[in-house]
Amino acid sequence: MAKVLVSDSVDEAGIKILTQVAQVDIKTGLSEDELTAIIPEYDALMIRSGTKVTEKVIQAADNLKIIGRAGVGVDNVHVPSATRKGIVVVNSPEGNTIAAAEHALAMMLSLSRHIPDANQSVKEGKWDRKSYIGSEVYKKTLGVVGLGKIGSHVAKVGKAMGMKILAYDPFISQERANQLGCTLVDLDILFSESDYITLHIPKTKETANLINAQSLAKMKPHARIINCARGGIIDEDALYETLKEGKIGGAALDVFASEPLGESKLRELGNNIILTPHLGASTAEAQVNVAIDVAEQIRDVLLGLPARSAVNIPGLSPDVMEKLRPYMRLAETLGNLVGQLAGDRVESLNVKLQGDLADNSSQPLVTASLKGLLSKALRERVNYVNAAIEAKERGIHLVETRDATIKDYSNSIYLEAVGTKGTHAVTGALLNDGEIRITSINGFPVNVPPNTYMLFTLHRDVPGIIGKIGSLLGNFNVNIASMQVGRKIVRGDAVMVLSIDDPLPEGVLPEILKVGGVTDAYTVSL
Ligand SMILES: NC(=O)c1ccc[n+]([C@@H]2O[C@H](COP(=O)([O-])OP(=O)(O)OC[C@H]3O[C@@H](n4cnc5c(N)ncnc54)[C@H](O)[C@@H]3O)[C@@H](O)[C@H]2O)c1
Ligand SMILES: O=C(O)[C@H](O)COP(=O)(O)O
Repeated sequence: MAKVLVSDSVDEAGIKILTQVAQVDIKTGLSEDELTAIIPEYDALMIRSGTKVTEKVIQAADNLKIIGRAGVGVDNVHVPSATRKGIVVVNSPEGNTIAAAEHALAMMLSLSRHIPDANQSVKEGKWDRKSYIGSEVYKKTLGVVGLGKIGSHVAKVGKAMGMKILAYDPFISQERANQLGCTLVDLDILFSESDYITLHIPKTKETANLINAQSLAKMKPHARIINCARGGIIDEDALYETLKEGKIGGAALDVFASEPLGESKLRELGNNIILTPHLGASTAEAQVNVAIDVAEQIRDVLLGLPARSAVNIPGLSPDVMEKLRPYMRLAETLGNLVGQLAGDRVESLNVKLQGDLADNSSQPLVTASLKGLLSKALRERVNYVNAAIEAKERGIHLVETRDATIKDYSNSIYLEAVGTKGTHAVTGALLNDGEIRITSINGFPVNVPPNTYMLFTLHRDVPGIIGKIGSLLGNFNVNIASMQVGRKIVRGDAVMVLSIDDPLPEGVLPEILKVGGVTDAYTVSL
């Protein structure tokens, strides 16, 4: 039975799903060394933001197939190492959107009405109404940095509260901004015109320290900034100085450059800062959503099915996935076949997607072809996650072409590879019942199903050759399951495809090559 390690606290609803297919161990609070020591036992790892899945952990994760992040951000996972090792990384892109958006809005209202401090003062026995005069958000300007899932919800609610919404997001269309009732502006305008600024962007090279001494200096003296996105987007030292000197109105932070927040000058500040311990996703509803979403994906991957929200393989909608699944098998089989025909050190692969497959949603078929091509060398080490990287690292030049006009079969895949045995090309299609057919070899039309053991000969189409090869195989006790000849012109060049019941014994291929008229012969196993 597969083994899943759950190393952060996740909702029971997710654990229930995992236990249907795996033995589930829950071990939270592990150090990097402790996790590295036990990870080789596990097929899947389920985490939140607490577990740091470092390169070192991934190096040791020899059986790991999937890392499931019960939440959005995967910045605590070394995704390039996971990809390199063929480990799929999934998340729950939408499960905690509302929770995070509502936390940002709660922060905004808490800042404007001093709720945390007023609460504290009442609990201390005081009845101080003068110190906590607030301000309304109505008719104020809210600057939303990042108009993705969370930013959009914040913008909508802000709008409903009567706020004017400015937004900065270089990857969002004007049309989307219009739909949300936001005015797209550049960052400087957002900084200088907003009364509240809320961050909803990932932490990337571009966004690290986006809020720094210079940007803070551009803000209104009463402006308040909220970060419920990621630590490190705000320079905490610069924020501390700015707040200490009273140059902006306040800040509310849910996330920090280093978590858990250790010694920090931010803790020394007074009522102009609100700090929460990364609670954006911590609602009962969000935790059920993300746990179910990610546990289902772990279950599916352990059962050999694709994941719907993988961050390191292209995501596909369920209907596209349904259409492509049988063709993935076809592409892999053809990749495996052409790779064996082309020999070692394959230097290029041309993948041509034909007929109805010639649209962009068929991209995974290219990956499947590469996976098939590399499977001889890498066996189960190659998968849909790392096939493209492995091919690139081996210097395999990939050419992708599409031709919707080729309709010999309504959908077909053509692969051409160049290796130590020269240039070879195969085409394949699916029959109505989903059965795979190899429909051409090196340009010769055939119609054969793939078989575990196959023999291909290239020969002159002259009488007697087929008989001679048949008798030769008989002499070596090789049983032929099926045989087909493909040729373009009578008595020209031809290809013979034989399905045989067992691997071709040593020494048979050189004998076949000695038969007069045979120009080449190959044995493959699919
Ligand atoms: N505090 C929490 O507990 C919590 C919970 C959920 C999500 N988050 C974090 O919130 C952030 C937003 O999440 P989301 O689900 O809305 O993501 P999303 O991908 O839907 O939206 C992010 C938006 O940021 C934009 N963006 C990217 N780079 C940008 C840049 N340089 N400048 C401006 N905009 C840029 C993108 O175009 C996108 O629209 C993420 O960092 C996520 O990890 C935090
Ligand atoms: O990216 C996320 O989903 C949030 O930061 C939530 O993190 P958490 O699962 O550790 O609460």
